[in-house]
Amino acid sequence: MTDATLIDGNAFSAGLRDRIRAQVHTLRETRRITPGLAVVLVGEDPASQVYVRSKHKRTVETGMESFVHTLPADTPEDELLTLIAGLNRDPQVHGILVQLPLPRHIDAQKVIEAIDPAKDVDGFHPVNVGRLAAGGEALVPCTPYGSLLLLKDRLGDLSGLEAVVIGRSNIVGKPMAQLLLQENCTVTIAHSRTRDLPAVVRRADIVVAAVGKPEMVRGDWLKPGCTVIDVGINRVAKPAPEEGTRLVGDVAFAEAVTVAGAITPVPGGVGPMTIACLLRNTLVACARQNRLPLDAI
Ligand SMILES: Nc1nc(=O)c2c([nH]1)NC[C@@H]1CN(c3ccc(C(=O)N[C@@H](CCC(=O)O)C(=O)O)cc3)C=[N+]21
Repeated sequence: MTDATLIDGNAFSAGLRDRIRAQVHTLRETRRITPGLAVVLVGEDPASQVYVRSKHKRTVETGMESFVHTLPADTPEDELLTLIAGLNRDPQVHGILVQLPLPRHIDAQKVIEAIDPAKDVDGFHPVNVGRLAAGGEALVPCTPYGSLLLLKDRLGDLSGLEAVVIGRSNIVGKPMAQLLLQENCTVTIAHSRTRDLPAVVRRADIVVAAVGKPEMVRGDWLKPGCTVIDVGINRVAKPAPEEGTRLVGDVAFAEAVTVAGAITPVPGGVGPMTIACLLRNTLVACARQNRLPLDAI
């Protein structure tokens, strides 16, 4: 059998960013409005710094305003809440993202709930979680939304397909399941207590792996021809005698590629889609805040 098709998240996200850039341009020319994204980073986690830099770069490239707030690791919670209150009021800021994880002395849920739901471009506020579940005008979490765009591009109509989401986080697993349900998939959410996970995964036409365990999903768990979305980004040591680290997903790629019909690589799969969808959410939030219609993007 031939190897799986690689789902190119770099290429797809570049196209999405082009469409967003064109709409940002139109907004500026016709309405004198520039969408603005505020990103708040607390502490010096090197991985978070890399993500925040690349979000800033992509935001500016798309013609939007980027406001990056870097706070020391020992910032008191109330100071962070005061900053968010200011961003909520700032008419130049249409989207607010507080980079997670936060230092332990800060209650992340309290911080998420302090963000104006209309500016919550991560889609983590309970109002947006509820609207997604009930089918309203939600801002949808970026990684699941980006994953869904890749699935629809590959498969078209998802109705009736068996989807297994591995992982039940608020950030990926739960919203991913909601989106697949909205697309009329038969959805199973599997997790650490699931009995006989390989047997559950073997039923799936669509497998979304979002557990954070390097190469956990093996090739022989997959139904031949299925579509695999690998959300994991795990930095692991290279095999000896090589030195340094490499990125691997939650799926054993070399095995899976011989069984699946299509699969996202890591890197170059879901990761770049996450950032493109963040820009999309910022544009959507800006349009809604200004009561402007938006072409489908
Ligand atoms: N409030 C909040 N919202 C987030 O969306 C959020 C967050 N906190 N905390 C951290 C995670 C992680 N995240 C990624 C975004 C892009 C890539 C990405 O573009 N990855 C590339 C490059 C990876 C690399 O080379 O390091 C790829 O997969 O090809 C990865 C990870 C967003 N996060």
